[in-house]
Amino acid sequence: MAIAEKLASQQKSISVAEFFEKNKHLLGFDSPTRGIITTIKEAIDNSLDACEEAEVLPDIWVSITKLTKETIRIAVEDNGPGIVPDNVPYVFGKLLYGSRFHQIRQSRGQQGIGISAAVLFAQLTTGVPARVISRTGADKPAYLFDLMIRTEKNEPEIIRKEEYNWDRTHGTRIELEFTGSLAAKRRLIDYLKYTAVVNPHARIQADIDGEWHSFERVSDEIIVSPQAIAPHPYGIEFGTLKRMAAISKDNVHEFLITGFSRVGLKSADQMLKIAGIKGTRKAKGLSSEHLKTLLAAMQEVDVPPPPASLCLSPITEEMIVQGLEKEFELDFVKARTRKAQVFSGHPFIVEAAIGYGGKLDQEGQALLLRFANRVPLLYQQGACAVTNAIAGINWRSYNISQQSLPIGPILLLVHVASTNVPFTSESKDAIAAIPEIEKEITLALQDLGRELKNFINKRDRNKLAEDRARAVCSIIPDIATKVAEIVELPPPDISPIEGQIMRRVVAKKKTEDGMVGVSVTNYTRKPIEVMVYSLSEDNQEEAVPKPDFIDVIGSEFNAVWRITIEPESAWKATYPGKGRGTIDIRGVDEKMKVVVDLDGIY
Ligand SMILES: Nc1ncnc2c1ncn2[C@@H]1O[C@H](COP(=O)(O)OP(=O)(O)OP(=O)(O)O)[C@@H](O)[C@H]1O
Repeated sequence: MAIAEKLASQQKSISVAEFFEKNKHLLGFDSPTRGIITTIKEAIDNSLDACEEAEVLPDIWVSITKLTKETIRIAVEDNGPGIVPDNVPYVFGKLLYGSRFHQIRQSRGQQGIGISAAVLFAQLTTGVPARVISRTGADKPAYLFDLMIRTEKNEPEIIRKEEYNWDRTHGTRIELEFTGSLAAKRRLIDYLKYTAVVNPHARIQADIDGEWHSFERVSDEIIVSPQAIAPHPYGIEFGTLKRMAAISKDNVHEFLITGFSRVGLKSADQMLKIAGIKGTRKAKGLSSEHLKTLLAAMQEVDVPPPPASLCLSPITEEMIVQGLEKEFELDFVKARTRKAQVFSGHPFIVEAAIGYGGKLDQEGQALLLRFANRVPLLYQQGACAVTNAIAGINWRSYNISQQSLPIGPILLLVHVASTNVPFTSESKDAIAAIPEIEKEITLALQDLGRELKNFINKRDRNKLAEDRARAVCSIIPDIATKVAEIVELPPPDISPIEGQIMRRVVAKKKTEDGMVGVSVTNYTRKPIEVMVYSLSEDNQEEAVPKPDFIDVIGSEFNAVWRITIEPESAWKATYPGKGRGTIDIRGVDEKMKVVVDLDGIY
């Protein structure tokens, strides 16, 4: 047989499921350990996307159970809008099936592969079908499905479908069984923690083989899903233009205005004039030559950038700071949200934050948190535009040591939000080196680097002043005792003097004739807020009376008072010294030191 005929007998189409079964590393399922993280990531991404689309605050529950030495069951459940029963088999049992691929807007999922690839990976390792429970509303029944993928056809196979008595009124639950281990538990917990940082509106609770991890939401503000926009004339490619024109019913003038974002009457006129095409012609009838001329003309006319405020959803500076403060204890944290920019017609926004000090590792390399469309990127750090940009900054000019990446107790967060994040591969691990994106990352971090430098300088100056003050204070008691001896008087109370020198807050308690007096003096230069916690042991009203000039935050017996004390002045309260209890005084700002000259019991 001639070789061509022999080859012809072997040539046949390959289903996408077969392709990815063989090339699972392309989707982030290279090893069982990584496969488990990728599965959870895909399921949580979908849950967060779906909750945003339904405008509900996400409540996500993750469970990982070790069934045997080698098998693990993963379940992810959400309170999203649910999936209509007819579509459930396709969502989970067919690769390249999804709602986001054709939309130009920021979303975590893009390709319609993620969760079905996890189903494929599970059936490949254990052969156990995926179990899905979903419900779309209180007036609709929930359905339970057991599903597999017919790999050679890339079609779902329904093993079981039945109504299910579910206490949730809406939401989706997916359960998958894998062969694998929990070796990457630490990385998994990090993934959940980082997801919580950039999704401050989400509550994520996880039971990792009996170990409970809870990530509370810090914001009750529902994130509204960004809106889809039309393609921008600057990013469009010839094939797409041809496809759009072929299905258009409009004339070319209307086609340009309705089909593309930011093209108005005037810019459409200009484009047609440059291309030498009459606006009244039907777009559908344009030849390939005409379309090529039109495409070139579209690039020449000034068109404003795509409407980023509609299609992108940045986290915002305030929310990034809150998210970081909740999950990391830091001495300094600042965030920047840059203005929207465009690369190849796709709008994008870079957000960045720097955290410093606290419990961060003092010695090692900076902790790098990379995010794309609010999803943490955990792998391929070295191949990412974010890492490139960070390594390209001269951190020494901000008094930070550097060995390619900065060194020291420093955390760098970078979030790239775009309608089309340019990932280096389908596994969505790293952002490609797009110069426009790298430039924005650099500018955001340089700006924050300057703020960090100011903070470190100020902290060092304060430390020097405090060391000096402490040295002076250490000799004051001796001086006071000596002077008292000389003038033959009792040694004076030196705590106010100490307070003045140290520029601190001093709290004191004194007892006179059965009365208890508490005073807090602010020797700093700024107004300060302090919390006074008064705990009564026997719940007698007299034990903890409420001074009427301050607001009681807690109950009357176990009261918490929040008070503001102006600079160089004092807050005082006197109580009848009956009953037993404790008084504890702390600065509202946890870093503010309150010197408590108080034995605490009255
Ligand atoms: N928990 C869920 N609730 C509601 N809809 C869901 C849920 N999970 C998936 N879907 C729907 O199923 C589709 C396919 O999901 P899948 O994870 O395969 O792809 P994707 O998220 O669109 O893209 P990617 O491959 O980039 O993850 C989604 O586009 C969405 O419409």
